[in-house]
Amino acid sequence: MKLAGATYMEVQAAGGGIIFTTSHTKEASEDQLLEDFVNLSEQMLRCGTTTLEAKSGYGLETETELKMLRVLDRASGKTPLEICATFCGAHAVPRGANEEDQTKLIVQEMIPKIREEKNKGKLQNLENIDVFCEKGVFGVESTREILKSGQSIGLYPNFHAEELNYIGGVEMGAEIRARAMSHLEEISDAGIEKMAEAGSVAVLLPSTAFILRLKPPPARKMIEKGIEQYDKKSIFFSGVIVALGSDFNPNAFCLAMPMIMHFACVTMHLSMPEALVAATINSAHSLGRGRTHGAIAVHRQADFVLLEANSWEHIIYRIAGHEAIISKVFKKGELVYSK
Ligand SMILES: N=CN[C@@H](CCC(=O)O)C(=O)O
Repeated sequence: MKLAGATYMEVQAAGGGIIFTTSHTKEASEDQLLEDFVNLSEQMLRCGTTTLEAKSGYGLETETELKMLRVLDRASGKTPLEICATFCGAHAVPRGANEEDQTKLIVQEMIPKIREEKNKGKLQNLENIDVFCEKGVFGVESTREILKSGQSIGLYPNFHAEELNYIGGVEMGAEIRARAMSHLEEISDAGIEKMAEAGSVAVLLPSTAFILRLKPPPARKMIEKGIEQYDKKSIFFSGVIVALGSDFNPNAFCLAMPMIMHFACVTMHLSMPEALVAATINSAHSLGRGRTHGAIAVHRQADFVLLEANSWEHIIYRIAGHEAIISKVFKKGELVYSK
């Protein structure tokens, strides 16, 4: 349907997309999901990823959402990758429910249950909360309510905003000091300003914009906001912190960050150094790890890749050719992959 021109929401309305994945996730056992997750994360590792953020969001009811979060928790230790989990019970409104009911279910049942589990010492890698803040899914006020409820139990907002339509999600996210917002294809100029002021990280997802044939988000405007302010001699001169994500999901099946950096350079006009910074230290910052991960320096984790190439730019330049040049991957100084 997508290739024939159907929009993301049309696919979902026809029973595909998140709704389809949710029904299969419900049927799958926890062990089966864990095995799949570990296999997929091994593939990411071979592409040079050492830390990943992964979401629930294909349960949409309490037990399956918790099952997904338990899978992510159990996966820590089963793979060398560091996993930072995100609760996304507000990924879609299931058939037969409405936005109001689903918001109530999340705030009154799912989040208290998560708090209970965390108090028992479980779900230790769960750090963030996400909402698909979008026209026809969760509006700005429901999103605010869900994110604030997550914040009240110590989760950091890191949510989908202005992907398909502008609805003012970014302005709200900046108000509640969201740690990160993703997608942002339809962000407004005012939203860019607010994100820069709030220090919220923009997580851009080039494979998703590509596969859905969306116009790319205004990455240059985000980055150059800081330069413009600096030139005006403004006291405050930060641009938006731009990070990159693979957004691996059934809609955009891409596990390779080198490919994502390539797309970001071509479709979003990032320079190669900007793409590298976005995929490493800025991505680390979007997960609260900006001081410990994402760069090679004293007092940081030694997470890095060794390349067999004439210059580092080849990791971006060679379209889908990264497997030939990533010769070793290290996590916390230990060799975790060798070609
Ligand atoms: N836009 C909503 N959520 C996901 C896609 C999930 C899916 O289609 O399975 C995203 O971040 O791209």
